[in-house]
Amino acid sequence: MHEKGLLIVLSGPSGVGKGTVRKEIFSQPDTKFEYSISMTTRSPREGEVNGVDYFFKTREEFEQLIEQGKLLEYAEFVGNYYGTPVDYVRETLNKGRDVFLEIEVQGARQVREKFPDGLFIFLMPPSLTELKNRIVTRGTETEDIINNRLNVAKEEIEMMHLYDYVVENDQIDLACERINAIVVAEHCRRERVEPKYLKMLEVK
Ligand SMILES: Nc1ncnc2c1ncn2[C@@H]1O[C@H](COP(=O)(O)OP(=O)(O)OP(=O)(O)O)[C@@H](O)[C@H]1O
Ligand SMILES: Nc1nc2c(ncn2[C@@H]2O[C@H](COP(=O)(O)O)[C@@H](O)[C@H]2O)c(=O)[nH]1
Repeated sequence: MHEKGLLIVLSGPSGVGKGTVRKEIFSQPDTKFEYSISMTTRSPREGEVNGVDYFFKTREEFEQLIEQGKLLEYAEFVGNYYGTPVDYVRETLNKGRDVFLEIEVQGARQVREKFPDGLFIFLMPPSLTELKNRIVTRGTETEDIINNRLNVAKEEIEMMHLYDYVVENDQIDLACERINAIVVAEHCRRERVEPKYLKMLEVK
């Protein structure tokens, strides 16, 4: 029987770079986490692939998933539903694998209630000006939606105290290194590896 894996939750305001950082972490060959692909009612952006970026659903399909208890958490974010498939998360954790969720703040709060031992990381932009610059430069949303997302962003940033760690995404590679280091440190702390090393000091 494997030990249960660690549930890692990455949140942060829209445009901070969660997706970019997550993709960079998962492009590294030594990454051992499993990414949980979310469900959403949002329309695919150019280049997004069903079953890779998201499982794209109609509102009716999504509401059925809610009724059937198939979601670990879900939230309505700027007009669309987003949610995490519960079976995938539980099965993967039970195999002893770490699962990585990239979700917004309301969903992260629900996960915290169900998985108080999860590892909750909040990604911060260097400034609000830079946040706006990133979401505008991405060019995937209309001006109205960008403004809505930026308004929600301020409320989300106020919630950062609910997280175990706050990581600044000033540079993508540094943000990835910080997140990887946090996960390694949390594994050591939780598995209490130090007794193994302290044994080296025991006098024979
Ligand atoms: N460290 C960084 N420095 C400069 N630009 C960045 C950095 N990280 C991400 N970006 C850019 O910022 C934009 C937003 O990034 P991304 O889509 O990953 O954000 P997100 O947090 O996943 O947003 P959303 O929550 O809206 O999905 C992208 O154009 C990305 O290339
Ligand atoms: N509560 C959840 N939030 C999720 C999930 N998957 C993604 N997200 C977050 O939604 C916003 C908007 O995403 P976008 O792709 O439309 O830009 C962003 O903060 C995502 O992290 C989920 O399963 N549950």
